[in-house]
Amino acid sequence: MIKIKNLSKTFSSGFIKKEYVKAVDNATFEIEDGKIVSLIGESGSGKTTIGKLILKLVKPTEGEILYKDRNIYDYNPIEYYRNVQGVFQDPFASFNPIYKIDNIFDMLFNSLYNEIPKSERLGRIEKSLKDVGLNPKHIIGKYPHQLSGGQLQRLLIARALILESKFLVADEIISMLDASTRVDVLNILGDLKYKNKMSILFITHDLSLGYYISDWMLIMYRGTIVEMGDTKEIFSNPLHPYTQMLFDSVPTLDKKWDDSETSTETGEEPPKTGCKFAHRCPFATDKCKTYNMESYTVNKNHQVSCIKFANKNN
Ligand SMILES: Nc1ncnc2c1ncn2[C@@H]1O[C@H](COP(=O)(O)OP(=O)(O)OP(=O)(O)O)[C@@H](O)[C@H]1O
Repeated sequence: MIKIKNLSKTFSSGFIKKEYVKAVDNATFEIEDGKIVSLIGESGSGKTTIGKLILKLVKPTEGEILYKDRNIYDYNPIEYYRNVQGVFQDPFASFNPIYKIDNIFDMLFNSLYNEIPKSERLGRIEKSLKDVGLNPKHIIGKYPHQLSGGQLQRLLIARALILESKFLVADEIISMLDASTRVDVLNILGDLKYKNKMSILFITHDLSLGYYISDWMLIMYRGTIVEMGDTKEIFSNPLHPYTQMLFDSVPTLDKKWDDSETSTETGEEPPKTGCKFAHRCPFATDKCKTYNMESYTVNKNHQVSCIKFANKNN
């Protein structure tokens, strides 16, 4: 459904002394129909930028994104946004507070499905609200500030259902919700996959959420996808030293912090050439200084960008 090919995005800032950040660096991956793919990495690794690139909120510096085998910039905006929608971390910031929910949905129809007559709109809104576990009577006629974060997040998902979207970018959508509401919203995503055959890019920094919901995983470090594969395969056999570090750093219920615990983030800039993770990697060797982070196939369900795996199956 979505194909990302050699995608890069460099941001520049500053007037006199320009600074450049390569937020996404040569990413290549696919999201198949009806699959949930989680994109996992620490803060600043480029996850949101990938989501924004897919949603055409920022333009690629290099590479391309195909939706149904057509470059996303070849679609007109109405056609594209009927099919591809996004839900973001802060549901309060996603709604205009001066409009009631029904006005907000009406404006959505006006901009993306104007041909649907007013008489049919309410029925479509009510069905979508029920599909995300909301009672239309408790929602219609309310302002966004009269609803909880969990209700607003469900409303944003309902938006995609109203449009009958086929692809959803879900960017940290449950990080502001309490634990039980989180599971409810995750289960709604699972339902969308099964009942509506929706494909979802689920962006998170939390490995356990990625495991719970996704079929496939992308692990991102400083703009590069360092490992990807079937979720169960990655969990049973994480290969990249960064992925292994992520697994080791998940706090568990039976573990308490003690003073032997230290942060693995050194704050140092990564090396200018070679592997970006080398300065944090316990296995780094001289060869890592010249490695260009190409991806190696471990098996059909697993790829890794680490020189340790060069020539193993290639
Ligand atoms: N508009 C922008 N202008 C300049 N730099 C930007 C811009 N947007 C993002 N960046 C930089 O790009 C890098 C990746 O940012 P991004 O928001 O994609 O990371 P992230 O993995 O989603 O982080 P988080 O989990 O904290 O949201 C960061 O270094 C960020 O500072």
